[in-house]
Amino acid sequence: MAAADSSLSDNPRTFSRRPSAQASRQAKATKRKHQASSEAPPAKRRNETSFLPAKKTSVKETQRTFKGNTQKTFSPKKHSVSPSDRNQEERPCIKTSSLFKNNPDIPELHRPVVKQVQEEVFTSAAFHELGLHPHLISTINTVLKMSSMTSVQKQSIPVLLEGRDALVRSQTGSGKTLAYCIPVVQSLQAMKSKIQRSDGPYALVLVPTRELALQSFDTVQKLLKPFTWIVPGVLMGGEKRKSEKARLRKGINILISTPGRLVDHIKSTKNIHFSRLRWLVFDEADRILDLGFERDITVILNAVNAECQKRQNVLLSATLTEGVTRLADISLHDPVSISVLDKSHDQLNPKDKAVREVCPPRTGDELDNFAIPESLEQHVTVVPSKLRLVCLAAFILQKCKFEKDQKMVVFFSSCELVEFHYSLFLQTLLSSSGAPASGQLPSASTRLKFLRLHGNMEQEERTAVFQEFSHSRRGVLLCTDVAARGLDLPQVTWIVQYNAPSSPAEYIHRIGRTARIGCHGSSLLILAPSEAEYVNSLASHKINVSEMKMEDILCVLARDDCFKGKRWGAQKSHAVGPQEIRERATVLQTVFEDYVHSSERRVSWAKKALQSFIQAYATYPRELKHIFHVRSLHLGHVAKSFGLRDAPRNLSALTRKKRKAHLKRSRLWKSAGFAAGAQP
Ligand SMILES: Nc1ncnc2c1ncn2[C@@H]1O[C@H](COP(=O)(O)OP(=O)(O)OP(=O)(O)O)[C@@H](O)[C@H]1O
Repeated sequence: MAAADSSLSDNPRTFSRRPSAQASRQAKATKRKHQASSEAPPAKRRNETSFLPAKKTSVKETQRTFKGNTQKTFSPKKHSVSPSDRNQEERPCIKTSSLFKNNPDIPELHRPVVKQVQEEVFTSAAFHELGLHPHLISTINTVLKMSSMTSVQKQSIPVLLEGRDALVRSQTGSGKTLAYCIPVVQSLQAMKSKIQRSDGPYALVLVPTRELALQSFDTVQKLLKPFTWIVPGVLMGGEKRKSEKARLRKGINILISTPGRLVDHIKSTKNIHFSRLRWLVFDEADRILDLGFERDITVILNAVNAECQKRQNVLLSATLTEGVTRLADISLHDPVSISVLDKSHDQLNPKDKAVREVCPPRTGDELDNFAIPESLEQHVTVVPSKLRLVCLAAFILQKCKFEKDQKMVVFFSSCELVEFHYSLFLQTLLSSSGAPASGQLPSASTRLKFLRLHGNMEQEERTAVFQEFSHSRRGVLLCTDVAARGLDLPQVTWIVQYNAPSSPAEYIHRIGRTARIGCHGSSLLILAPSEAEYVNSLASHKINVSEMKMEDILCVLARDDCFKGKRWGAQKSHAVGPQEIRERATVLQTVFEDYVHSSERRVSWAKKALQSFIQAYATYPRELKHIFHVRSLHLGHVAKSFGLRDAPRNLSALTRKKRKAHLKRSRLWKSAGFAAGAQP
């Protein structure tokens, strides 16, 4: 790594008014090497108003591929400027060329318009129609402040109160938690011999993440307010085993747990038994399998089955996939399949609104099409790799600085990427206390608030962040898929997917963190030109996205004069044209580059983040490899989106090594009987 660093300037103020000898040599060399870039898409468009240069350049920047053979070489750019030095004299020297030239064309999105599957969220039916205990009804009405049922609740609660097993599928944010919690509480409070704490679990709820465990626990706790003799409890990784053991010893009647931690206790805690279990609930059931929990689930089912045969089993998810039906086969007995129908189906079959059928009724095609909240507006933007970081920052500024009360969740593909962008944005987009530090934008808004959530954080901090963002009216949460499932974060207005998800199901769950329970929300998926075909892949699952132009996102820079270039000094912001926007985008990119290049340590930090991005990129499943393949990445361009001025030299070798290790791990997982892609 050290050798590669030598090509990267450590001086944040490296500044070149004339093209260096090296740069002009580079230009000549690259001119000779002009070839079709692997990022270049088949269909292209040229937009007059585009910020990308209208004239097609014949000069190709060099690219190192991950095959290890250098196809082209990439010239270091030496025209950066620190924002603190951004005085009128220096500004003209900011070159926009590095950012806006030699990018692959943005392909025309041939977006097939598909009819999305839709569900009615609310019904007019009231909870008191269900014959629940009056105290339970009043708790729902007064503590939870709910009066009418959602569609999934109206369909599921009576079925579960009848004592049937069920497989429940309804869109994100439609109230599935209460659809199982209400019947569980109703049935347990009604038990003839009153439940004792020391009886141990009567209900076991398995969820894939710790935050979801806490959230479900909170709901159960509220419902149990009038039934104080029933004790809920949560077990999850990251908590102290000893105190969990003590709580198990005292007794937990409704036990909510992540699978891994429960297996730990099954193996090591004497006081855990399931002889009185009446309910087994798998929330986000498909994800539990995705995460490679299959082995854990087997241990749990064996432990439960050994002690109790007769119980109700419930599986829930917004995305009913083959994984769920496989789990259904082993854990459900004669289940009712509940699905909230789409409107067109309702019209054809008005009497049949609630589908109650015996599993397995579905075809593969049906399983692949997921309902999306009607009030969720989905967007996609195609952005050349070099401009990704600037574009993300501009979008965050646009929404969270210039608009009121915006709450945004940004998804990344790894913990390292979350950490990198979190620290970078904190240090560059935020001015914390008056005088900006080197690399900070002085006019950065106090309205901006960044938080981050990922699996490498200490549990205490994870919980604090989750609570803080939940209760906050605004802010930007940078996270991994740890926040994609089940989390009910109120009033989230925007979901941004900076790295595309690895499956349509994950896409659905990520965007499902907004537009919950009939609220309005929007999402933005950021794709590179070589990834534009992903839009078709989404369409094949009946997911419709509309295009947002990159130019429209970057336009926000016109509103912030700290990005102003010299030539435009006297010009009013509202008159800012495309050239000035390009210049401002370059100022912003320069801020990032200056920060990253202000020390060796930061450069190597950015390289690690880049490496993590490439590793994650290499793990897209086979069916998406034609869209997301490391070979189609332009390393030099991608490096820019990490604030690096140059493509690290020995990254490809390192990455090859890591990929080999990953493949080896995959093979091991497969031979251990896990589905492809199931490894954590
Ligand atoms: N009948 C209701 N009336 C009003 N609000 C409700 C009702 N039922 C649930 N909610 C609220 O709707 C929100 C979403 O519910 P919940 O988290 O259970 O959705 P979900 O279907 O499990 O979503 P996901 O698939 O993302 O896990 C919660 O804030 C919940 O309090």
